[in-house]
Amino acid sequence: MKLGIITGGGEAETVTGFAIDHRKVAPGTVFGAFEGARVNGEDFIDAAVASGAIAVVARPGARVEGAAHIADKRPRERFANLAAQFFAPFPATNVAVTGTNGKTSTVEMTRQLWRMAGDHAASIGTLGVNTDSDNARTGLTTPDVVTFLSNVAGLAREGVTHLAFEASSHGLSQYRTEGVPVRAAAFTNLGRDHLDYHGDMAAYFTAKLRLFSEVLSPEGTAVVWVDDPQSDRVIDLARARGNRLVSVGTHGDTLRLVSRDPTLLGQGLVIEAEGREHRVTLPLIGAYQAANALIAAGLVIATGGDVATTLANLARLQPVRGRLERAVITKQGAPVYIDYAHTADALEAAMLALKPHAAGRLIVVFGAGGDRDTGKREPMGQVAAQHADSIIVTDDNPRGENPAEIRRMILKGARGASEVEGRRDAIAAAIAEAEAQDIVLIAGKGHEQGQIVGDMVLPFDDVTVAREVAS
Ligand SMILES: CC(=O)N[C@H]1[C@@H](OP(=O)(O)OP(=O)(O)OC[C@H]2O[C@@H](n3ccc(=O)[nH]c3=O)[C@H](O)[C@@H]2O)O[C@H](CO)[C@@H](O)[C@@H]1O[C@H](C)C(=O)N[C@@H](C)C(=O)N[C@H](CCC(=O)O)C(=O)O
Ligand SMILES: Nc1ncnc2c1ncn2[C@@H]1O[C@H](COP(=O)(O)OP(=O)(O)OP(=O)(O)O)[C@@H](O)[C@H]1O
Ligand SMILES: N[C@H](CCC[C@H](N)C(=O)O)C(=O)O
Ligand SMILES: [Mg+2]
Repeated sequence: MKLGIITGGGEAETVTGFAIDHRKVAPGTVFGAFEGARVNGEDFIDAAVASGAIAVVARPGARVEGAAHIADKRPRERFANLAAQFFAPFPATNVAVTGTNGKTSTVEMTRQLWRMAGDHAASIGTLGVNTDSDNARTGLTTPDVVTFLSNVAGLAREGVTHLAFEASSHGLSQYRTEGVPVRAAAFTNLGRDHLDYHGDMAAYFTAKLRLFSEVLSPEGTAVVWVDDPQSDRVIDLARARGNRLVSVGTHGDTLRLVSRDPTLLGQGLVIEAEGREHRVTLPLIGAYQAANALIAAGLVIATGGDVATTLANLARLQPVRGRLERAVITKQGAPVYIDYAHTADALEAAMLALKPHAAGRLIVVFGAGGDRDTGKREPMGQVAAQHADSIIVTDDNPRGENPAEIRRMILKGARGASEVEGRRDAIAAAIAEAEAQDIVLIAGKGHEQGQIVGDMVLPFDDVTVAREVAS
């Protein structure tokens, strides 16, 4: 790729790469200098040029000396589109999922359904970059734009033709995925999260809606879970733009969930599609997992999958790591589940999934992440108090905050809860308390392999800890 093509100028220099962190600039790099939440990337322009940057994508007002200034009012978007030209080609079929809860589950299920249909598929999200044979963690749900585009291109080189990725609200507002054409985009639901970053619910929702107003290809399809109170906004947007609509849910037109009957290890679903009823046994429990599975089916159908085959394949879905994952059965006979619920809505969904399976009590252990939306803590406490029979409030990832203060904010909502400092001790207390007919839910960290305390990441895995303390 020649710089002349990028700047429209005469003298063409060869571009060797793209970077948004000045420490990753090498000779020939195009540097993206963006105003961030923590620091201003424009402060590193001189350092980037000193390291060999040949062009800087930045606001028109930014000062660039010694390199071409590619000025744009939306520098992140411009940078992503240029970088996409450099990294392309990408897989032919890309779909994106947004929503407060269910993104990871949905992209993972979409990947599985494509694979069952014989396609070479991958997913990118909270669980990292996943293919049939490989997993690589990126540390973020939607990786930074350079990591994302280079990974997507790498997948294409490996022969991946179908990619499902998570579009987090941070990712959308920072243009982390721009430049990869999106054939179908899904909306799962909207609940409270990340208001530390977005400020209020309106701004948070607007960030998510950008997936439908700008990122989804004009000829692409919107896949919408219609049972969410906010889904009409997404549908209106899709209609206004002329996108095709795949509506899914108990009032869905494309995939209508007619009934859902919990069984011991899963649930029987009746789904109406193309004018006939399809019966499937989904090997996963909980209404929320049925919702995600149907949205995934919607994405596969939206990108050319056969309806009957796709729905039949739901019966072969494998569980998603850390989402209602059964870690162990205690000596007393109580199953212990790990779930990634870290919002009030998710905690409610996880408890409602388990309740029909508990002849005895539902015991819940959870905390909340530090340096994240503080306003979700009390509602998480309230929803636990509403549905659980016994609550232990403990620590999640405290990060830079005082864990006792985080617990106090949750406990304000969780009347009658007990408090146990230290996640291992809390899990041990819950397991010790559980009797034969009870169920234990350990929520908030799911698949995570570490606990972030201050600047340190201490090894911690809820599944392993539950097994250790139960033995
Ligand atoms: C709040 C947030 O989204 N932060 C991310 C974001 O920061 P930002 O653009 O605001 O960056 P900043 O740190 O203020 O720096 C501004 C710019 O200067 C650059 N810089 C900075 C320092 C330096 O020495 N040199 C330099 O060039 C940075 O690369 C950046 O481009 O860009 C950084 C570089 O890509 C990310 O590492 C960083 O993620 C932090 C670590 C993070 O914790 N993010 C979380 C909140 C996040 O993104 N979560 C979402 C949602 C999770 C979910 O619900 O699923 C996710 O998608 O993972
Ligand atoms: N469709 C849904 N409706 C309500 N709650 C859900 C739904 N899907 C998942 N959840 C809850 O949210 C948790 C996280 O699910 P998942 O990881 O799929 O979501 P996510 O949107 O990727 O989350 P993150 O924002 O961390 O990336 C689950 O463990 C479950 O408790
Ligand atoms: N992607 C989410 C994950 C939260 C997981 C929870 N364990 C926490 O640390 O808050 C976030 O970064 O807010
Ligand atoms: Mg996720």
